[in-house]
Amino acid sequence: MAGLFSLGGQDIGIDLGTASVLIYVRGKGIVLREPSVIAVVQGSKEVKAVGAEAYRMLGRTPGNIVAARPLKDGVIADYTLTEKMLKLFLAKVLTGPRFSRPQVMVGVPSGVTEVERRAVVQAIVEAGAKRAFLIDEPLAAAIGAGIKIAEPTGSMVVDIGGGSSDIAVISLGGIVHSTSLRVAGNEFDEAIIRHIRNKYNLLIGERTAEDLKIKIGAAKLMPEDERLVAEVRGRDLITGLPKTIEVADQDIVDALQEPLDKIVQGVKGILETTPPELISDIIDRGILLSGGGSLLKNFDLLLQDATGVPVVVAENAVEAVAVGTGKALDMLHVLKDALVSSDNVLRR
Ligand SMILES: Nc1ncnc2c1ncn2[C@@H]1O[C@H](COP(=O)(O)OP(=O)(O)OP(=O)(O)O)[C@@H](O)[C@H]1O
Repeated sequence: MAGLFSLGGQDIGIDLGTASVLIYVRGKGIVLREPSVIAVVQGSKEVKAVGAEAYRMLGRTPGNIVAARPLKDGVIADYTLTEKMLKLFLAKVLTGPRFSRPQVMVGVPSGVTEVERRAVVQAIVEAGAKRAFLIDEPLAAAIGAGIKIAEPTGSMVVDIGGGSSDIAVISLGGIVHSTSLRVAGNEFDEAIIRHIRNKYNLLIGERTAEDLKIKIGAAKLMPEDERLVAEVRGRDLITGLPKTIEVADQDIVDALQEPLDKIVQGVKGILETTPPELISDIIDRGILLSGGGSLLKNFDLLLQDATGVPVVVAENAVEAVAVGTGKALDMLHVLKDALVSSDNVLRR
């Protein structure tokens, strides 16, 4: 905790994600981007590594050390480990003498419960913040992508992270209508593992599946797309021995059909129940995609075809939530009804 409260009380925004944590400091931009992984000694919970170093240990630790993701589906699965991880990340960005504690704005999926929200606020305050605020991820993504959220004009944001996909219609500084699906990048990886197992009798790991998704994956294939293949290594489920096979982009498209359809149905469901005036604005402005999962090739085209509404991927898709959390600290007056604050949550 030493050196935690510095930078002249500089306020910070955090995208506390299932896959990664991004920290934004006003005037400096994104200062930290690390996988949300922590490695601890079993039993004592003594921290061995955090972030990128702990990520390299996933699936490779000796018996007495566990490398774990303390967040699952965008919410806290292990409170103690989340708090330890946050403290270490905050200590990395806030160095120097201890004199003024920061205000911290954290982006959370719009579907998290009261109890989960309280747990995040508590963890941030325990980690050294003077005040903690929570903002729904799609609202933060919209601010981070440069949408003027305070106007009486409707915007639709679909934020696809690792653990959750948040779909929201925003107007006048708040969320008019939203849903949060626990189907996103991680579920895409699991669908790839299942598909390769069923089709090729080959068991592959999560990191291999993620690699395939990023290198040769797509939501659909267009005639102009170059056809891609990749070599993958895994365990042959029949012989039990290591095996290398070649997988094609079409395999990944097939594998992703089911989880992608769930997201498309989620977007359609929100559009079907959005008031007509706002629908008209959304058609004018297009649906904004953000989050690492939205970088899946041709996902924008798939969603556009399915809804008939133009779709744009935010230029800063991966950073939009983190940037938005930082900027939201300058917009407390506009956002007051949309935020959860530690002043309220911890008093109860
Ligand atoms: N080029 C890419 N193509 C497809 N998927 C990608 C690409 N780059 C990153 N991803 C996926 O994006 C996901 C992580 O996105 P992001 O960092 O926005 O999530 P997060 O904020 O940590 O998660 P959440 O908001 O659900 O808590 C991972 O599943 C990762 O595999």
